Amino acid sequence: MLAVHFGAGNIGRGFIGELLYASNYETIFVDVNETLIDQLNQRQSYTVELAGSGEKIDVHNVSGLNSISQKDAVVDAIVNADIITTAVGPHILSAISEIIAQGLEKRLEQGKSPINIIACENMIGGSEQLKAHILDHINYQKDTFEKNVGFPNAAVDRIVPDQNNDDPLTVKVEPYYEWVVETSDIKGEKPPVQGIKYVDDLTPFIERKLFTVNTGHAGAAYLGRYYGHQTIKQAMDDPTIVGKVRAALHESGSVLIEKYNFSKEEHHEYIEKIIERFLNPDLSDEVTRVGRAPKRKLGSNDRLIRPALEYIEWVGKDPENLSEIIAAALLYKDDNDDEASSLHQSVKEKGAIETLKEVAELEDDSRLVKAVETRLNEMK
Ligand SMILES: NC(=O)c1ccc[n+]([C@@H]2O[C@H](COP(=O)([O-])OP(=O)(O)OC[C@H]3O[C@@H](n4cnc5c(N)ncnc54)[C@H](O)[C@@H]3O)[C@@H](O)[C@H]2O)c1
Ligand SMILES: O=P(O)(O)OC[C@@H](O)[C@@H](O)[C@H](O)[C@H](O)CO
Repeated sequence: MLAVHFGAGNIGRGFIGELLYASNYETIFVDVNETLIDQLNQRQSYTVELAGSGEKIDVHNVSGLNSISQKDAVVDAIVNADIITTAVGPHILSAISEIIAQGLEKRLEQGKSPINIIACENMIGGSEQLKAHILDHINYQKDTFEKNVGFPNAAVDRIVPDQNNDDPLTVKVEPYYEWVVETSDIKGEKPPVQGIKYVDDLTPFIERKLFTVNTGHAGAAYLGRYYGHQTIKQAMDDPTIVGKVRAALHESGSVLIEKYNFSKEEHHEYIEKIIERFLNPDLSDEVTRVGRAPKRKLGSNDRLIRPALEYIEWVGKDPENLSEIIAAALLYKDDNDDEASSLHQSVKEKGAIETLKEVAELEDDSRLVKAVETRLNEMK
């Protein structure tokens, strides 16, 4: 079986690639990073190392293609693929959509069997969004496309920090992982990937993951930066920060428990397990990786604003801790991150509150805007 995976980065090699190999797929990684592509082609294997135990898993049957300079080969790979996956980042989905559309059209013309495309990105409705971008480039009969190409949404969870190894392909990951895929939009057979948990409705799973793991992570990163820490572990070792992150997760958690009828006890255990994962002494994860792209993270449907708004709606109180994390996100600086630089520039020119309203699409009279303003006044 052949898998075409877009994005040979941390989660691509450290999670998706490992499970595809374990499930007997040959994987072609499509990327733009020439070093990674050359190394994959020369060695056709790489190593995943589990933090803590040091266990090494060798992943074989891999190769690389460049999505810009090897377009024809990427199209052919898509024609012959049994599954397509992505882990490129939400902002890159539109950039890879045209080439995927070309490959899919060629498949449809040749009458190939149905295929599923799974976007493994930290966002709600990632595969659906990729589908919308791809449809912009599809000229072939839309009904044939609909019948033969599935875009099941997914939630993926494994902490894979930026790597600092001598070997550019080796990737050190936490042992924990979860990959949940929604069955409703699958075309043909469910892809036989070991480790995927198939569910009828992804909503509770993606919201639980994004509004706990990623909300807490963002809290550790933005408060961590505000209090002068370098890594997530250092931030979470700071009693002030861990207390605020836990309290924020109880805010987002109270909505999740209510909305999805989760057991309170189990959800509180889930929160504690996640805090433990952030404190993993065997992983070094920079606050700049976890805090990357702060404008995306301040989006209306993302890990901070959405749970804060829902807390106001469901609980009827100000989300004090989520508001403080949002305030810290507005004060976040990283000159090496384009979104962070543009956010900082906007805060300098228009002020933090105007910037928040614009980035998070909030109205002047929003209760959340007022709550964040109160926290900002305390923090400056
Ligand atoms: N790292 C994690 O802990 C983790 C966990 C769960 C989900 N995710 C999600 O996975 C996605 C990728 O994150 P990551 O941490 O692996 O990032 P990353 O930067 O390590 O990997 C992204 C890869 O995409 C490649 N890329 C960029 N533009 C491309 C293009 N036009 N065509 C093909 N490849 C291109 C980059 O060169 C890079 O190798 C994100 O959506 C992230 O939220 C990450
Ligand atoms: O990938 P992002 O930028 O959406 O978020 C940064 C981290 O929170 C994220 O990559 C986590 O490590 C991951 O979601 C854990 O499963």
